[in-house]
Amino acid sequence: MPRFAANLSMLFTEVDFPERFAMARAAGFEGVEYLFPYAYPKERLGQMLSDNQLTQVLFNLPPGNWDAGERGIACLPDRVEEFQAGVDQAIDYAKALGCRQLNCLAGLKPANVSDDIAWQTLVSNVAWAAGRLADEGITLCLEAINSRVDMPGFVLDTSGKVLALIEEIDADNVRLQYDLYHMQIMEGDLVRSMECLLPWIGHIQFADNPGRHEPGTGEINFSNVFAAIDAMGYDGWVSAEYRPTGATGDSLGWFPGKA
Ligand SMILES: O=C(O)[C@@H](O)C(=O)CO
Ligand SMILES: [Mg+2]
Repeated sequence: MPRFAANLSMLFTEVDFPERFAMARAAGFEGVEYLFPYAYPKERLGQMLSDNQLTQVLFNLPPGNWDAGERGIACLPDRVEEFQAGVDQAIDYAKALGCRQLNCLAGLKPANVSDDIAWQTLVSNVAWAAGRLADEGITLCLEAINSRVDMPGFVLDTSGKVLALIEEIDADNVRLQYDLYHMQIMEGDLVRSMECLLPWIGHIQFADNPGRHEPGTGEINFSNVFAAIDAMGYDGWVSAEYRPTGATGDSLGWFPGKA
């Protein structure tokens, strides 16, 4: 089976964030991810990881003002300085937490910015970040996020757009974050797509669709998909990023490491 990780921004939310690490470990996970670490001192997060023998699999670059609806600033021409400062902050946390992959949220395109300017800003920011991360041996992932249900206006909403960006930047440490939930909404044909995209995939996440809940609540055949991920030779992490319909513990029927 794939190497499964737990997304602590969505799983185990029945307890406060610091307590989710122990819950994940008790359930059998060896890796965790979450949206953002920045509200906590890196030393405290490092302690929670080591106390529970957990690997920090991934987190996101600072996204701008998340609570105000921003979903990344990498495509915003008037926020380049802030983007670069965010990359440096993320590197600081990643080094402290031993995290080898960061996700860059491309952002929502403002109405007063042209497609071309947003794209050129994104290319230039990602190229700059890739250079900084390469110096630290860190991979930069770019996630394709659905623009139909969750993030209308998100600049990178298909795997094709992420691939075009990766090709334009041409750096070994820039990879696609393939989230099965978003890709089911936007593209479908999940197994065949992952087989084709495999050389560029750096990280995988999943939830069922519709609803973004645990496997078995929607239309994706997860036992087939997980078997195919193994068969195609993907050896990275596969993170559970879904909202459990009930208690998290009751949603883990898909997880072979369940205690
Ligand atoms: O799929 C998602 O929503 C996340 O992976 C993310 O990082 C941004 O919300
Ligand atoms: Mg995701």
